[in-house]
Amino acid sequence: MEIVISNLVKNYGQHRVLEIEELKIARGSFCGIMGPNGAGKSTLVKILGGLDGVTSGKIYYDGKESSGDVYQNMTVVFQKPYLLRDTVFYNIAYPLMLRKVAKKEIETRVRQLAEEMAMEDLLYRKAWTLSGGEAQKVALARALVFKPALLLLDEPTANIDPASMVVMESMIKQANAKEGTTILLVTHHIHQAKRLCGDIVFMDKGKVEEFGEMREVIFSPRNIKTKWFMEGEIII
Ligand SMILES: Nc1ncnc2c1ncn2[C@@H]1O[C@H](COP(=O)(O)OP(=O)(O)OP(=O)(O)O)[C@@H](O)[C@H]1O
Repeated sequence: MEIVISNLVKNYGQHRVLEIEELKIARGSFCGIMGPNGAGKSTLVKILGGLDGVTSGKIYYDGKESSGDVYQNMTVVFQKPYLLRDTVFYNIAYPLMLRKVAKKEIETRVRQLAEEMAMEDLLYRKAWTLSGGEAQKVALARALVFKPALLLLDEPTANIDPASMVVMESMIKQANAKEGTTILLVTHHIHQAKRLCGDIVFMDKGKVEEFGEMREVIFSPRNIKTKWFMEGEIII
């Protein structure tokens, strides 16, 4: 799904937290959103996901303004996921149930995804008994199961152990490469951005300071000067 942001402003009371004149995310891209605490990354993700409103400005998804149809085709995964008070199976199946997918097909898709994500043993656990990392895996499975056109990820692997991180990153990568899902990933980890992202939006104080191919952003004069991506000098 292509996203075009035009003259977006978001204020919380007197506080302006976002001001983005123009930003275009191409369909099928895998774009990292990086920048200091309080830069407005999560606010942007919430607005794009329809979970918060704008003060002014427009967002176009594949050329259309937001509508029920558009929101049906996207999903947001947060660092602290909100799971339904039911089993893990039910949580993962839920988006398919909403979309009236046949019961048998739901069963097949949930089991297959659980197997790919090495979480079959969690399927009949109650969601509220899961650890933080397990809950994040379930939230990602619930997002991937309906093959969204747009996947918004806000630090989705923050509490994840290294083995699960490999699985989750590979699933996310696969959604982008095989299904053509457009992905926006908020991350503080340059190593993760390097593994996954083609482009980076670098935000600061509510504005997009840089946008482009990952290497260009990391090695931009501004970021070298501020040593923002110092870690990047080692790994690239
Ligand atoms: N509901 C709210 N009411 C008032 N201010 C808010 C609200 N949500 C966020 N803010 C403010 O908006 C600014 C941007 O917050 P946001 O969470 O988008 O930043 P972020 O870049 O995601 O930060 P972090 O890296 O710490 O997660 C911050 O100054 C924050 O305090």
